[in-house]
Parts: sequence; C-alpha cells; structure tokens
Amino acid sequence: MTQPDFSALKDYVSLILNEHELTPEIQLDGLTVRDGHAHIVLTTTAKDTEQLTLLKTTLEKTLALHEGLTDVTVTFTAHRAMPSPAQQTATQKRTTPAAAHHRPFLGKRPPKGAASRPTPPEGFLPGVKAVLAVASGKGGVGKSTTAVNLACGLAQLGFETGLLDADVHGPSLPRMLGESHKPTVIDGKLQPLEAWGLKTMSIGYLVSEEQAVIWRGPMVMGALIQFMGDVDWGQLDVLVVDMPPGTGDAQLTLTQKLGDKLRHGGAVMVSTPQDIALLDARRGAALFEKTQTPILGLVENMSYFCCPHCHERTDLFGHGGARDEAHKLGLPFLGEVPLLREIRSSADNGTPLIVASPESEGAKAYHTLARSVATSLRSSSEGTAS
Ligand SMILES: Nc1ncnc2c1ncn2[C@@H]1O[C@H](COP(=O)(O)OP(=O)(O)OP(=O)(O)O)[C@@H](O)[C@H]1O
Repeated sequence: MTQPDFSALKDYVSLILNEHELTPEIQLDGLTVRDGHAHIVLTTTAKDTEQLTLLKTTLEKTLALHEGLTDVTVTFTAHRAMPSPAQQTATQKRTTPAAAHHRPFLGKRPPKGAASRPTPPEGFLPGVKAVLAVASGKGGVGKSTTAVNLACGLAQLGFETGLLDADVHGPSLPRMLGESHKPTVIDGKLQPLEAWGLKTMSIGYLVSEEQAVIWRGPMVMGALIQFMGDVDWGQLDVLVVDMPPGTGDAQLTLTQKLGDKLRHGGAVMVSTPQDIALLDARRGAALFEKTQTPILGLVENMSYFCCPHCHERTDLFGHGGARDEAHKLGLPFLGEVPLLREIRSSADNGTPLIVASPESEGAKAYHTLARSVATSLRSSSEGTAS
C-alpha cells in the first residue's frame, strides 16, 4: 500500500495563511504529522480572537480533507492573542500533552519574506484596467479553448492582454499555449510567460497537474490570490481569466475578489448546444448576477459540425440552443464556434487556431467574438472615462 504524501502540507498551510487577513501577524512555527493526526503550531501577535478562531477552523477543516489525515489541531503559541479560554480548552482536549510540547518540523521554518509572508489583499491587479471572466456552468464545453483564442483575438485587435488560468484543478494553458517554462521571480514578483502576444500565468507552470488536482477550497483560493497579487502583470487593458468550471464557492469568491475590475470587463459564458450544458450556463449566469458582474453574452461552442471534405454543415447537438437561451435570459448572443478538428489539434499542438490559421472558418468565429467583446470593453472604458 502506498503511504500518503504529506510533503505539500506545509505549502498548503502557507497558502491559507497568505490569504488570511491576519497574515502579517501570523507565522507557521511547526507542523507535525503522527498516526494521521496533524498538529500545526502558529505564532501570532494578533489580538482579534474572532479572526483567529476563523483561521483555526479553516485550517482544521481544510487540511482534514487531505488524504491520510484523520484530524488536525491548530495551536497558537503567543499568549498576547490567544483564542478565548473556552476555545483554548477545546484545543487542549484534542492535543496530547506530548504533542503540545514536542514540535519537530516537517520542513524548515519559512524564511522571512518567503511564501508564508503577507500578501496584502489590497492593490490586486493595480495596472489592469478590466477583467474578463470566461466561464461555463460545467467542464469540457470548450471554455479554455475559447478563452485562449479570445485573448489572442483581443491582442490582435491591439489590446494589451493577459491570460490567467484560474482552472487550478485542470490547468490547460501550458498545453494550449505550448509553454512549459518555470516563471522567474524578480523583486518578489512572478513574471508572467509571454506567449502569442499575451502575458500568461497558470498553476500548471509551477506545479504538476497531479499536485494541483488534490488542492481543495482555500488552497485553490490561496493560489489564485497569489496569482493576482504576486504576478507582475504590468499594465494591461484586459486580463482574460479562464475560470474554473462550475458555480461553487471558489467561483463566487473569485468573482467577489475581482470585484471592480470585473465590472469594467465582464463575463463571457460558454455553452454547447445540449440542454444540460445550457441549464448549467443558466446557473453560471446567476453567479455573475449575484456579484453585479456584467455578462457580455453567451457563446455557443461546438455549435455545428462542418465536414472538412464536402463542407456540409451538420447540427450534431441541436443547433441554436444557446442563441434561444441567451434571448430568454436577456443576454446578447456573442456567436457560434463550429466543432472543427483543427480547433482541437491546434489547442493540442500549443498554437491557438486564431494564430495558426487566421483565415480558417474557426478563426473567423473567434475574430467575430473578439470584436464583440472589444466593443463592450471600449464602451465600458469610455463610460469610466466620462
Ligand atoms: N469548437 C471546438 N471544436 C473542436 N474541438 C474543441 C472545440 N472546443 C473545444 N474543443 C476540444 O474539446 C476539449 C475540451 O475543451 P476545453 O479544455 O477548452 O474545455 P473546458 O470547458 O475548458 O474544459 P475543463 O473545464 O475540463 O477545463 C479539448 O480537447 C478541446 O481541444
């Protein structure tokens, strides 16, 4: 039987700490794992017991999901800001006396200024004028393919464009852009990788897919928040975000964190013509309404099949569902992208179709989409300027 791997636990704790409001006042002091029980020791000078309790609960609940762990205990070691006596007693009941005094480290204490140090939540994306979320209610509908080609289309129209892969569990940007370098760090900032006229960042540049797949809730959020705060995006007209599929807490938190920037950009919903995917797109649209994010419209992907030999068009999934759905939801219909072998093969080969074959039928569909989105971005920025 293979033993569970706990080597990434310390990084997860650091990610969660980075995301937390109390970050500057908290440091990871120790982390031990014994017989499925993890014990985390944090030193703190914070006085806000409510926040400390919240952090303790987040850490305990999140890390308990890690394979091989049965329970997790968090202890604060500085006496100036302990949780209330009742909370402290509860912690002590679950902590063996030996564990309370014995603090071997799984890893070295993080150096000052390293991953567990503060990332101020304010000042996200300071040079980015607008954020464009490319989203879908369910996976596999072609959201990433659309995001990549749309971003390249916007760059070709003269927009300074970035592309962030927020699909942490299934990062596809490295493959679709043909990029596999590790980003460098300059002055504490991750440098985005340049590809096809875009500044790009993906968790896939930093960790293996297997590592990212086991991340849960707050760890994912921690990584994304680092991507917003710790990446040197520079000056961008628009940052296209390939959102994780679905409409859960991660998506909601992300849209809330991107707040204002999204209101200057908006959301593009991607759907296939099948009813089930459309139902999910409806849920996705509701998510953006909750956060007052303008929905620029719906794109129908794999809309129809065009035979590469005779060019006959076949509506494999029942064509036009997304257009009808967009009308029902009162949203603009941004266009249809055919199901084409070269869209898939160019994505697999690392050159987006709009770059590899700009005159092709598929590229024309992406150009139409990019022009519609560009019009919305321009009118949004004129609205801001006036
Ligand atoms: N219009 C299209 N024609 C042909 N193949 C397509 C088209 N759109 C996407 N694909 C292919 O479908 C597969 C899924 O696409 P993609 O990864 O973009 O979906 P996704 O919605 O981002 O999925 P996930 O949510 O799982 O990341 C890929 O192999 C991609 O190349």
